[in-house]
Amino acid sequence: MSAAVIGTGAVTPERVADILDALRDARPRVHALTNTVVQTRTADGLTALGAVPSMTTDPDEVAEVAGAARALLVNLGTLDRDRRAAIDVAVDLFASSGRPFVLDPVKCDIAERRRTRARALLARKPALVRANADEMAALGSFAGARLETGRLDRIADEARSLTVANGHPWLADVTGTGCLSGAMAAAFLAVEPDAVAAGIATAVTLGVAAEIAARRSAGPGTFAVHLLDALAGLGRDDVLALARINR
Ligand SMILES: Nc1ncnc2c1ncn2[C@@H]1O[C@H](COP(=O)(O)OP(=O)(O)O)[C@@H](O)[C@H]1O
Ligand SMILES: Cc1ncsc1CCOP(=O)(O)O
Ligand SMILES: [Mg+2]
Repeated sequence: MSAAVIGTGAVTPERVADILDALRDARPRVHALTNTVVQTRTADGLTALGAVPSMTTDPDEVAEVAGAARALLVNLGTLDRDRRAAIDVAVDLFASSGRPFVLDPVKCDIAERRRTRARALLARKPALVRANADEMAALGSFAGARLETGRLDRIADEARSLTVANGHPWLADVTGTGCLSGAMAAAFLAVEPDAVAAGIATAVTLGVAAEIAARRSAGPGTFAVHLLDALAGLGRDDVLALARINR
């Protein structure tokens, strides 16, 4: 499989392996403002990858807790009043300090208030937007980097457009793997300023871990458990052997 050389740098499997090593060395804290459905999967997934999650959505303490995190996830699922308030506080902090946040505009294709809020958040310049194809289409055009997940993951900015072909259909049968990918992207952005490289690292590591997990699994239930094991055990050699990054 060919590695891509476009724009500001080659995002090769070696580079992905280096970014994964950097994450494990740094163990960055990532604040994940995410929906009630996927919180445990997100926290466990971040921990298995090598990051340290924090997750409070209390508007009264989010400034203190998120304030010292190195990256932020803003996921618009189960968007209740507290979550909306916490998002405003945390995004102000991150935008004013130049730290990266990832926007995951969950179901903005079917909920108008989320679409409006997602577009307002795009104006705050997220480092990366993670969404499925329907959500990405509903956002319309915007500047900056994107990770569109699906059977093929598509990572792009104004200068580069790549696909990652790793993964397994069971990923789509386990609730919250898409939401986890947004959190993983935030973790990679804590150590990698190139958002396209961070997006590719996300798609490759989740996809390769899924391929390894699927070999050990009987169906989506056991797969969900093995996915955590595979993320925790993922090494450079797995990335170098299995990454499928294409232009
Ligand atoms: N048919 C598929 N084959 C392999 N991987 C898939 C498939 N569909 C989705 N994925 C993977 O599942 C994860 C969640 O993506 P997706 O289903 O697009 O998110 P969402 O839950 O937000 O719709 C991603 O890692 C993506 O690559
Ligand atoms: C990730 C996910 N998958 C099914 S529900 C859900 C959480 C978001 O819930 P909603 O968008 O319906 O508030
Ligand atoms: Mg995939």
